[in-house]
Amino acid sequence: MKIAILPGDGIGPEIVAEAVRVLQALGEQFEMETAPVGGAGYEASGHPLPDATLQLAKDADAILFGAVGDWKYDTLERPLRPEQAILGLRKNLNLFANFRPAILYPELAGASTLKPEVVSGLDILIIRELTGDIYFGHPRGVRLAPDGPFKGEREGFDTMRYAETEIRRIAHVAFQAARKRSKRLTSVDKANVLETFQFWKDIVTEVHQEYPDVALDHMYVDNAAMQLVRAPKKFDVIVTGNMFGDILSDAAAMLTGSIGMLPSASLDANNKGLYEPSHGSAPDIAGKGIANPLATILSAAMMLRFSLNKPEQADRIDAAVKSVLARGLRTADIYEAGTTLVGTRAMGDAVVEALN
Ligand SMILES: NC(=O)c1ccc[n+]([C@@H]2O[C@H](COP(=O)([O-])OP(=O)(O)OC[C@H]3O[C@@H](n4cnc5c(N)ncnc54)[C@H](O)[C@@H]3O)[C@@H](O)[C@H]2O)c1
Ligand SMILES: CC(C)[C@H](C(=O)O)[C@@H](O)C(=O)O
Ligand SMILES: [Mg+2]
Repeated sequence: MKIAILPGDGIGPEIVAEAVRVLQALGEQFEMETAPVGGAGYEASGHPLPDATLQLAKDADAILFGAVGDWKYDTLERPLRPEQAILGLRKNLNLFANFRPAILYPELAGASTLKPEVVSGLDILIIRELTGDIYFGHPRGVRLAPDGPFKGEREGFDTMRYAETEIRRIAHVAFQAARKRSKRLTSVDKANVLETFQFWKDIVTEVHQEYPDVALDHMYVDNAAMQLVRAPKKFDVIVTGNMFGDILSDAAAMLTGSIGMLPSASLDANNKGLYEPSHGSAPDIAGKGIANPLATILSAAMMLRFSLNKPEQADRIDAAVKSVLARGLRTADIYEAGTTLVGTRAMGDAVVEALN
């Protein structure tokens, strides 16, 4: 089985190194090949997603991705910016279904900025559509306004759009995921204002007819953001579009104690996937050896479960993460008085040691 390893920028190489060590410690014969991506891809070959990196990702059974981006690339023209690498991988590989599970490990109840009673026992799943919406819509750009009160002035614009097929397929993924859990699905939209999301709501409602055993409700995204911090445990599975899912999943990350705890899987229709932490390259802490590698390690566990058909190995990693947290080991982002502060490498070592 071949795994493409794409560490990327900032803390990417530090956290991916720990996930790779955990995978290597499982005793399986994985073939792993590493390639540059993001700013590292740009430095190596002038493009954030070099052809060879894309080819490796296509040929592999699964992809483990770190993070891309650095402020120093923010002045490059958009097609050359590091973020285009992850967007390009998602689009090229048709990874339309993004799973972001927000689970609070009991040991981290005090690490969340929310009261323990609000978050304890939290186990929700955000399913984010990943290859459509305003992220990929055309036309887009900066132009002279053709009409309206600001006619002739420069204006920036993007296009929000969803095709029926795109909504239907993510709705099916979400209903099927809800069916395996508590059979409750919340579709998050902005149907009160946006045509795209009235259409989204209508199609999700139609698809619901095929899943009468799942209870569906609809919620506006502003309310959903509020409910996520007011009473997050009322949710079970959330399905939403690309941009709302980006924002809501970062908010949900803090329910788990830290964005360094939120893994993700981005899947195509055949469960081929790219696995990455939900956070970014964290340039503010890069190179210091203090980043939390657990979201990446937990993403590797999702890879074993969803793409490599090794659920028992995924369980071993999940159990090892639980046990290091139970031992009181914490990186800086989840540190509390009375626990033991460790760096990225020591956290990775502890997970490797705890595998059994
Ligand atoms: N999928 C991706 O590759 C991805 C995702 C998000 C952002 N980005 C990029 O990352 C760069 C930085 O973006 P940002 O600062 O808005 O978001 P970020 O997620 O990189 O960082 C936000 C905050 O969370 C902290 N943080 C993130 N991950 C952490 C970890 N594992 N352990 C401890 N602390 C952690 C950072 O130190 C920072 O204070 C930008 O270039 C952005 O475009 C990339
Ligand atoms: C880096 C960026 C393109 C990306 C996104 O917006 O999807 C990130 O924020 C994420 O959540 O994976
Ligand atoms: Mg994001």
